Amino acid sequence: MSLALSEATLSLRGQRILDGITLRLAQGEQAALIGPSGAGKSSLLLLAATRYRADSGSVQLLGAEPWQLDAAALRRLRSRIGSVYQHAPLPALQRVVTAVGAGRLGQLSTLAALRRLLWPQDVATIRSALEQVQLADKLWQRCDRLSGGQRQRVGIARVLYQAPELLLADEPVSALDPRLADDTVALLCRDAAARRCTLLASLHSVELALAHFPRLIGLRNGKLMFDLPREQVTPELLAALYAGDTPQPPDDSPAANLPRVAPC
Ligand SMILES: Nc1ncnc2c1ncn2[C@@H]1O[C@H](COP(=O)(O)OP(=O)(O)OP(=O)(O)O)[C@@H](O)[C@H]1O
Repeated sequence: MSLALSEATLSLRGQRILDGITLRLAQGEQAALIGPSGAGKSSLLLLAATRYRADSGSVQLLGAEPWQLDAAALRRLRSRIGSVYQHAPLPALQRVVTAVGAGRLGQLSTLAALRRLLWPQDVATIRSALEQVQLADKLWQRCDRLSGGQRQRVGIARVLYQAPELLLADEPVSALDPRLADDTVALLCRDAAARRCTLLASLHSVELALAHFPRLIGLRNGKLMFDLPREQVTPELLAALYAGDTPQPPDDSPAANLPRVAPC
């Protein structure tokens, strides 16, 4: 298993955020995590990325129990896990070439990593990762001169360059227009499939989730509501998942008859 959570719970500042999550993803599986705002999707991805530690239950990643590892082994494990964030954490003054190259810093010794930060190497491969997100022309641009959508795509290029075994993507296309969002989710799925990388991506768009992922996981109030092949995700399940919230169903999907908020 690439990812195995068993009865995992997480509390932050005294509040229960994730409650008894049991979830398994085999190597190469691709699943979309959906649910209303505040459901706990980001927290679940951060737990899987070892940024948070579960209060109880177990977490296994790429065959290892992260919190049983010593610091060096935990660092090696983390270098095999890639994360895409809604807001890519790119240092303002860093050039894009360096930000993308940072995707592999975890695989290097401290000295080699420092050298890599000062003098970008492997520029051809970095350029090719940027080409895939249509940003090759920004190779030498400073990160603070990028738009929000460009920053998000640089974060995606970074993870393409990293080539992790487990990819955790938190709203990876939230800043992109619909066409680019569709192309970019397709790119992430294609890249993961080509490398047999396991992919778990949270998405606000149910349409994108249904279009690109064979398995959908519904999370609400920190609990799993369903974990099903996309063919079994019914309008009723989606309505219950988003009750009181506003989902984004596809126009031609079975979920299209969900209530929508009237335009202001
Ligand atoms: N660092 C934190 N400290 C305390 N509470 C937090 C923290 N991070 C998140 N939460 C709370 O945890 C709950 C789940 O948040 P989370 O960001 O995981 O949800 P989400 O499903 O990703 O939401 P969204 O779709 O809006 O991004 C929310 O109630 C949020 O307020």
